[in-house]
Amino acid sequence: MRKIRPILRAAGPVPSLVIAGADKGGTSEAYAMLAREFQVVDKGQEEKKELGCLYLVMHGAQAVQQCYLQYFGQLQSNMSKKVLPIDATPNYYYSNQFYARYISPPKILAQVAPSATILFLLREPVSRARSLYNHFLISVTGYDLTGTLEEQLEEELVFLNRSAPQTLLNLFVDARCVQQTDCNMWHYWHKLREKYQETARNFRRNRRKDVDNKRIISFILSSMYFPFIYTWVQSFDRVALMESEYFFQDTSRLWQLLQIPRSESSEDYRRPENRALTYDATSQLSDGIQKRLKQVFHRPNTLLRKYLSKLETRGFSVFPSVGSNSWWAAGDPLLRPHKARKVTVA
Ligand SMILES: Nc1ncnc2c1ncn2[C@@H]1O[C@H](COP(=O)(O)OS(=O)(=O)O)[C@@H](OP(=O)(O)O)[C@H]1O
Repeated sequence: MRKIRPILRAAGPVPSLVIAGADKGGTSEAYAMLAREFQVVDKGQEEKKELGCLYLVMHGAQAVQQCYLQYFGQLQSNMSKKVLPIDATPNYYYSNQFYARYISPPKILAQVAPSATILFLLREPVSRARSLYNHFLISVTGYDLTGTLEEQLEEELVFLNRSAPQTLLNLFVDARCVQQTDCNMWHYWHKLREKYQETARNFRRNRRKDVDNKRIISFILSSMYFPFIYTWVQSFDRVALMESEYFFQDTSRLWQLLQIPRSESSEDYRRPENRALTYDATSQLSDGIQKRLKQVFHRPNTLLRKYLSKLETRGFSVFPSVGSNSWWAAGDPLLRPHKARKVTVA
């Protein structure tokens, strides 16, 4: 495993650790653990998990750097905790709204913080989709979420099965890229995303009138992790990846992954309050769609596994190892159809 400890202190007021994904992968808990242990922003600043500075990527590297200055500009002072500047914005890896096709955000971030360690907590795609849907339904505005999760996923599946998007999808999850280092998957992600927005909007407009200004979330495409991880690895050589389920089982594995020694108080952090104790009826999935989703994710998950084992041999931190018992391992026990959790009917 590549030595990422000590996580290099970045030269200048930029993050040393970026938690770039995945949203709903357990990133708040990871951040809470680290923020208990380290001084993560300037002392005068209120702790903030998601700095969002990379969302300024369209304005260039300088704008991103300038944004970090306000959080980390005074971080050098002698404080009791050790310093670890962190930006934990978990949809950096794909962002639905702030990025463009022609600029790769990791490339810009690498200009600003070349020695940063990038952490990914990757959750089994269908669980992630359900958690994300539930989260947006309850607490995020500005997105068009009318309909159940199953209806939204059906819509995305119809889109992905059409011939033109399928060609794009094949390029997006192109198996040859596992052996190459120069594929531009970022480009295809954006083409797909733009096409999906347009198609879904037209589809919904035929049924309702109030969709125009609202954004549409892609639940399936953004859970096809392989092309995104690939794009980040193109720009950073300090990348650590952990399967979320493995993290959930025992959160102290984070210290091992990042090769940071545990302190006595490492369990003493405040647990984030973003756990869905139940999902309501709109987030339940039928067996039929779960089977189809399993098929849709088969290829991207296989590519992810192949790619992760390649990264492992190159010395990247990958937990658990792809040979062991996990959804990104060959046995895939966690990819069996989901049993519906307890339902609270709204
Ligand atoms: N230790 C542990 N055990 C089990 N589950 C855990 C744990 N830590 C985080 N979680 C689950 O992770 C989901 C929240 O992920 P994030 O913090 O990344 O969400 S966010 O993107 O920042 O909003 C959220 O999932 P859902 O409850 O399914 O929505 C949390 O419950």
